[in-house]
Amino acid sequence: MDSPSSPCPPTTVRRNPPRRAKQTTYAEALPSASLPQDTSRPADADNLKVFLRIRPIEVAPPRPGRITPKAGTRALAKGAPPKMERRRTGACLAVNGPSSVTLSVPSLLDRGRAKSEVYDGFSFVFPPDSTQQEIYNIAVNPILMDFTGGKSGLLVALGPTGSGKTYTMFGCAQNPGVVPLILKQLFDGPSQGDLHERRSYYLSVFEIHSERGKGERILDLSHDGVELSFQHSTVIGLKEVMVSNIAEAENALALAMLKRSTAATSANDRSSRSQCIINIRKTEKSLSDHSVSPHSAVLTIADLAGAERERKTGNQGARLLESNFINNTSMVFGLCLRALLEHQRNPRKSIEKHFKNSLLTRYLRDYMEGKKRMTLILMVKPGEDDYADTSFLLRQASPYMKIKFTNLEDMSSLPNRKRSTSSPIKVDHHKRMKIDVSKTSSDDQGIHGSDGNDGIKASKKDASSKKLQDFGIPQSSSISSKTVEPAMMETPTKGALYIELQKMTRQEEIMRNFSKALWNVLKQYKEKLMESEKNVLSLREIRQKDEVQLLELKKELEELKSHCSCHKAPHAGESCSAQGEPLLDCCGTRLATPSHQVNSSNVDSAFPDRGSLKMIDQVPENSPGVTLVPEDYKGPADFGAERTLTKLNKSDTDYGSTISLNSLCMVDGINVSSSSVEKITHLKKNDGLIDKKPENMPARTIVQEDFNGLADVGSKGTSTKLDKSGSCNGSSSSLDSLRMVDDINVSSLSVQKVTNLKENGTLPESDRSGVQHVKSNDKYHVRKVLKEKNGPVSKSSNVEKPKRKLLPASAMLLKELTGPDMEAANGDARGKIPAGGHGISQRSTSLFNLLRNQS
Ligand SMILES: Nc1ncnc2c1ncn2[C@@H]1O[C@H](COP(=O)(O)OP(=O)(O)OP(=O)(O)O)[C@@H](O)[C@H]1O
Repeated sequence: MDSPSSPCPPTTVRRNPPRRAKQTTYAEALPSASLPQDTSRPADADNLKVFLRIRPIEVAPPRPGRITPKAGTRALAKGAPPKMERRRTGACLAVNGPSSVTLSVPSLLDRGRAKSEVYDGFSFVFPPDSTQQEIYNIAVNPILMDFTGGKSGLLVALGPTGSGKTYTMFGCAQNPGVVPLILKQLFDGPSQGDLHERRSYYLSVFEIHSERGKGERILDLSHDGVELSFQHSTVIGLKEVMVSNIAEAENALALAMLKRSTAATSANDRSSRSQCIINIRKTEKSLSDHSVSPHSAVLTIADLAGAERERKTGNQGARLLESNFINNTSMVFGLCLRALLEHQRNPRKSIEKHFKNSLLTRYLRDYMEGKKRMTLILMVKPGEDDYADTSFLLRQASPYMKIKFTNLEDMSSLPNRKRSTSSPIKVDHHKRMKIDVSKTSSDDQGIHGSDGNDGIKASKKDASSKKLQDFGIPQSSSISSKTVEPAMMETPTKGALYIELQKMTRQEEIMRNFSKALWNVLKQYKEKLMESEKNVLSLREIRQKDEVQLLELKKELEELKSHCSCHKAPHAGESCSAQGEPLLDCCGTRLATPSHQVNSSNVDSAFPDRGSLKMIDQVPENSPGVTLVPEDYKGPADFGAERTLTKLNKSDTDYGSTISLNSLCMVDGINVSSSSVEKITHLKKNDGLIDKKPENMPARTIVQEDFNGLADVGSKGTSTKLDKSGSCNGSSSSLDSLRMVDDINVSSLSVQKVTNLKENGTLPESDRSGVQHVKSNDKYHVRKVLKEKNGPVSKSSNVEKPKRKLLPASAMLLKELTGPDMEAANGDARGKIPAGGHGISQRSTSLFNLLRNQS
């Protein structure tokens, strides 16, 4: 007998058999909204609250047997659990009870073996037909009560995209969400304190998002909010809007929602692209006793962007990059919660490393560490198409409800870095000060952040914020970083410290500006110094050049001085030095050279029969006269104004003694130079000097008898030719070999030349060289004479260039003596001396006689 076959129950795979959900009726589970809040919590009251809300399935043609949300609601009212037939509804998720659901694998994926997973342990499971009010009553109201009691709390909506997070949090006009209901409760709800108490709250809304895969950014969603910065779990510069009634609060909230980043995707036509965080901070002021009750407890509501599957959403480009950011944030958030659980199981496991991976977890760090109460509302879609998302979320979140808040901070006693919950302090309203943090920065802002600039970058205020935090002064996102009322100060000591801090900051600013100014001044000084150094260097160079020039000039001067005869020859008429060095007149003109010496050979030729001669020519006083000195004489012989050095043979006697004519080498510097007039007395054989130098005759010239030309190198130059038989002017004409030639006759000026010329008019080589070396002012005339005799003189000759001529006194005297007659005579006597001694003036004659007498 076959028993009737009973239908085979579907295979259920329980992944968490020990946590099998307890079957409870929704009537038992649903708390009455009218019931007073039960402050006494059950044993697991300190565990993390995890609620699950199942969104209604997409609008679709109703299938047979599908339980509409309305029917479900009725079933709830009757106390029976809703029956969700997966096959008929196309849902993969069934509610087992107030805290349990069953997730079934869609038949399309696994027709053969229908598997199911039971997830229980939720604080409450809201079926698809749950209302917003029910959500508020069951999930939100407890945390709101904590908030009004001075404890901060966090409410987070988690779930895949399109699961109804935003809907749950904000709702719509017909079905306002959790936040509007909270605000309504805060302003319109029954007061827990004084009837005269006026309520005011600060509302701030911001979002964390990422554009095109770039870094996370924080944007203030208030009226004129801008991008914010983040530091030390604190959003810097977040503006709080004080709302005193429900209308203001709703307006501010609506404005924020309008600014929030949303975009249409294939999963949601109004998909949130950012993590939205709303902070409500309570500040109650009692008007009765002018005391301020600073409640810095903050209720934080986070509407996270839902995780997205690329294959499902089909996002591309910017949307895809946003998806990455959203998924990453959701993943980090879940990791932190699991890490917290692990940490609670094994305290050695660190939870630190997970927070830093996203701004959201960094901002919610206190909650992530279990220091503050937190409530999670998981949103899921029950459709078969959403199986993967739902399964993933349930698996991830199933352990969350085991998290315990064992180390909760007593918010009323502990100073909080971000939210101050200190005991009330009395503050005089009339003395209430606005402590403007912006004084430490650059911008100003109104007390409630409603006016002024709020674009303050954290970089400008990091230091101040850090200092404030160090002092325990709140700088959290819930407190405007621009203005803080003293009422917010936890203790008067902190207020004083804050004022002190302000002073220090101001002084620091002043010192910084001063140092900047000083730096600029020093910079300018340095530039000027550099310039001055350059000038000094250039001046030094100029000075060195000047010194070099000065040295050159000195050298030149010394050279000139050394060439100046004034120093060498005290007497203007001195003609030759002992060493044969040329003597110069005061203008540097060489007066005589050894070349002017009469060669002994010439003398020999002139005096073939001379024998020994007597020095008959005593140098008279004041006479330029003839000087006879021994041949080996080497030192200068100063014989007065116009002394002459003459070389004598060794055998010759000293000056004034009889000397041999052979060795006589008579050179009168004065004669051969330009200055003096020298006369050479006519000597006869063995008779010595036969012609005595007349008185006042400055000089004499020895010429050969056959002298037929004169190298007169006077200034005007006169060449005179003496005939063999020609007589010398004023002298005996019967001389055989020598004649006395008076310079005065043959030269127009004082310079007289002794030149040995041969009869044929050519100059012997020796003599010619002597002529060439004649240092004369009248080189021109020497050349001319030579030219007449021998043709043109080559330029390469050793004739020195003429130097400046300064006539010595003797020459001047002679000039004076000769006078214009002589000049005229010289001018005419270019060629030969006319016979009969033309041009000899009476004065010269008398002078000649005078010299002769002296001799
Ligand atoms: N409980 C509900 N009752 C009726 N409609 C709902 C419910 N939950 C969600 N919806 C609708 O579903 C759509 C998507 O909802 P919502 O935008 O809130 O999803 P979400 O989770 O915020 O998505 P995302 O993460 O992409 O922002 C909306 O049109 C919303 O009206």
